[in-house]
Parts: sequence; C-alpha cells; structure tokens
Amino acid sequence: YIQPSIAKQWSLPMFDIGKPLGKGKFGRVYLAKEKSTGFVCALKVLHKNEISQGKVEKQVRREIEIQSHLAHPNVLRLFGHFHDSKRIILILEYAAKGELYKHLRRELKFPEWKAAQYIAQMAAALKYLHKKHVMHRDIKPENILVGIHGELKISDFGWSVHAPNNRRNTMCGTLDYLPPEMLRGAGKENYYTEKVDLWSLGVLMYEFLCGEAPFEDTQIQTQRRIARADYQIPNTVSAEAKDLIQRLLVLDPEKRIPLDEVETHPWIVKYCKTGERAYNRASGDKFR
Ligand SMILES: Cc1nn(C)cc1-c1nc2c(-c3cnn(Cc4ccccc4)c3)c(Cl)cnc2[nH]1
Repeated sequence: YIQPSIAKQWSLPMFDIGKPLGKGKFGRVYLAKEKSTGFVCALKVLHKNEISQGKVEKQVRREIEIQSHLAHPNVLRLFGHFHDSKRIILILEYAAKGELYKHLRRELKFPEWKAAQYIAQMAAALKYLHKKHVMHRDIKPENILVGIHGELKISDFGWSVHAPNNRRNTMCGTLDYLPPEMLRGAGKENYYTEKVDLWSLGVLMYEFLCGEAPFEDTQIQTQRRIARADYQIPNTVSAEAKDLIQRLLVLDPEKRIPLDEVETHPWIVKYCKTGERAYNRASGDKFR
C-alpha cells in the first residue's frame, strides 16, 4: 500500500526553537528541531509587514517556489513553509558549518586545492540549476553555507528567477559580483541568461584565491571596471587557475566557458578526486 504523499501541514508548535543562527535584510534564522522526528533544521522567520514594506513579496514567493523544487547536495534544501497572522516561516536545511564568508574572512584566502573543490561544487550546483532553467543571479560568499562535511550549499534564492530574464532589479548590497550585462540594466535589446552565474563564479573564484573581489573599488569605479572587465590576477595565482578565471570573467556572456568545461578544466581535475582514477581508487581498484 503506497502512502499518498500528503503535503504535511506544518505549524510552529511542531518545532523546538533553538539559538538564533543569523539575520538577513528580511527576517532571522533559528536552529530548530521538529518534535515528532527530532529532525534538526533551520527556520527562517520573515515578518509579513516587513516584507510588504520592503516590497519583496514577489521575491519571497519566488524563493519558496524555486527552492522547494530543488534537491541537490550543493543547494540548501527548502523542506516546506507555513505562515501565521504575522509571519512566514521557511523550513530550511541546517548547514552545520555556517556561512562561507565567515570562513573566508577568517582564513583571508583559500589554498588552491580547497578553492578548486569549492568551485567544482559550485559548478555542479549551477549545472543542476541551469538544467532547470533557474539562474541564481546572486552568487557570492554571503549566500553560500557550509555543510557538516565541509561541502558548499548555495542558499538565499530571493534573487533567483527563471531564465531568460530582462527585468530591471533594484538591488542593494555589493556590486562586486554583478556581471556587465546586469549592470547595463535590461532593456528589450539585451536579455540576460543564466550565463550571469558564470561571471559570478569567476568573481567567486578570484575572491577565494586572492582574498578580495577582482573589481573591488568605489561604487563608480567598480561599475566602470566591471563594464571593461578591468582586473589583474596576482602572480601568486597558478597559471591553470589564472586560465580558468580568464575564461569566466569574459564580457560577452556567450564566450564564457560552459559549466561542462569548468568541470573538466585542468585546474579542477588536478585538485578534485571526482576523476576516473580517483573513482577506481575509491572502489579499491582491485581489478585495475
Ligand atoms: C551561522 C551558523 N553557524 N553555524 C555553526 C551554523 C550556522 C548556520 N546558519 C545557517 C543559516 C543562516 C543563518 N543566517 N543566515 C543568513 C540569513 C538570515 C536571514 C535571512 C536571510 C539570510 C542563514 C541557514 Cl539558512 C541554514 N543553516 C545555517 N547554519
């Protein structure tokens, strides 16, 4: 007898609420345990009046709609949501090692082997999203969490949309990660596609290896430098890593290296165990 998949009706009394984990522009996140199963999760509590004042209802709806249909080891799960008179609560996967940007600030920058594994995981996550025609559009360390095994998890889908898209967004926060085609502002002539995430992956890779973003400057200068792809890569960065950054930070979205080629790039293959050889090793390669 196959249990019909009932959409469980969640409510706050079903959870023991633990310590606050963090807060964003809208709402706070708490550690929580679902009482009947002991399942540990993170509850993101959004206040309805703050959301309507911030005119972000559409983003919250999109975050729920998009993230609840995603299931990938490098994408933070959204298990469900519910609301009461004043709040909307998202039931999210708990990432036990917290926010990636805190690790990056503490370590200043990552060694190449760690950066390569992180970029490989982000490429896998983006490949999964793009296959579903979802573009994240806000890939940056602040939106990446770290799981119990040190694996990265993209979170905060508030800015994600279905590709292609030409909506103009009033974004706040850092411009550092914005691709040139989103800076130009969208009109009928220039749609942007999921390739915006490839540019941001290049900015992320640069920041992992150099400890600062490639176009970090005053607001005006940053915009100018992004529009010209005006950045320098320090000589401390290996030739292979430099090559991959240069293939991602390309002004023309169509000329950016595709995710399939990121995964097989020499710099990634060199440091990531996911290759055939490593697979054989993992399976005890008795017969090889
Ligand atoms: C912090 C922290 N330290 N440790 C050891 C684990 C964590 C942890 N944090 C999370 C978090 C988490 C917390 N804050 N934020 C940022 C935020 C908050 C509110 C709105 C938008 C964005 C995410 C999540 Cl969702 C999911 N899992 C998390 N795990």
